[in-house]
Amino acid sequence: MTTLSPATGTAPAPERAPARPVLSLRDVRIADRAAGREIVHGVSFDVTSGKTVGIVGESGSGKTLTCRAALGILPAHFEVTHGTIELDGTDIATLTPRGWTAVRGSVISAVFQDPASYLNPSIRVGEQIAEVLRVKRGLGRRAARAHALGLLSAVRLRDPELVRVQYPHELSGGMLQRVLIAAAVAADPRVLIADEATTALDVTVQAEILDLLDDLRERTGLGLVLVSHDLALVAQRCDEVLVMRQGEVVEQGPTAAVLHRPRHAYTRLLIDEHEQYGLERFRTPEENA
Ligand SMILES: Nc1ncnc2c1ncn2[C@@H]1O[C@H](COP(=O)(O)OP(=O)(O)OP(=O)(O)O)[C@@H](O)[C@H]1O
Repeated sequence: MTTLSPATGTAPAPERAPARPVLSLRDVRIADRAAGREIVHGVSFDVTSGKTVGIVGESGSGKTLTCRAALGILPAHFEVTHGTIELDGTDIATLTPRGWTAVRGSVISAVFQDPASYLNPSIRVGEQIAEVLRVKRGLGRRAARAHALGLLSAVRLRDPELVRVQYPHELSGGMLQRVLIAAAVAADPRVLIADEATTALDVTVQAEILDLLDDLRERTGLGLVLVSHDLALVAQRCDEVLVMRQGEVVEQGPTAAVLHRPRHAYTRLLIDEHEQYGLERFRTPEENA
């Protein structure tokens, strides 16, 4: 029987088909050709608009290589040897260098740890963002400058007029990461990878930056991939989580399910470690019940 929507008295819209993922990995394997060995042994996940997927795991588990594969920036002797990666429906294996130039920044973008190393130390930060806008969105000089200022204020830098004429060395780590986020979202990407982007920041600044990413996600429908070794961070922010260890995804699913019914000993170990300093703080009340 068709139920009526109480607000309008009309039949409700048919249930929507699931949104097409903005990023989709299927059984992706990555090998180090120089060493002649496989490093990542089959990763699959989907990121849809407005959702956050977390990848958690110990150092060297393959989190960054997985992200770099999606961005088409694997280190020289690494290659995807199996599986598919799709960006907004396009198989990245079909992308030419020119195709990648069009896609990077405007479909997929990323921020990493150590933001200073991604900025030119001798160019004012506002100019660097304006440059992204000129190249990626074809804006003229004046429009790019104005838009850069808007982006600096959108990432909640307190005095964007001042920040835009400053050089990277004049900004704190948290401010630099905000500048990097402004540059990363300048061309309106569909998906943003934040790979340990807040690891080097103190806890308060870390939370502010993650709130900022959440806010962007909610306002713009950005899909997010949060890479972290910090399970508490992932528990708090992500809809779905992948737990990686030595190149394997040992556990994957909705965050609450993974936290409450961990099936793998390694996930249980991560949870136990965090419980020592209060993972329950990050669980919603019903999850704690
Ligand atoms: N450029 C590189 N050259 C040689 N080996 C590399 C390179 N990048 C990664 N590796 C190796 O590949 C494996 C996976 O590395 P990856 O950086 O993906 O791990 P990760 O889970 O992101 O770790 P971390 O949390 O420390 O960043 C590791 O054994 C690492 O040593």
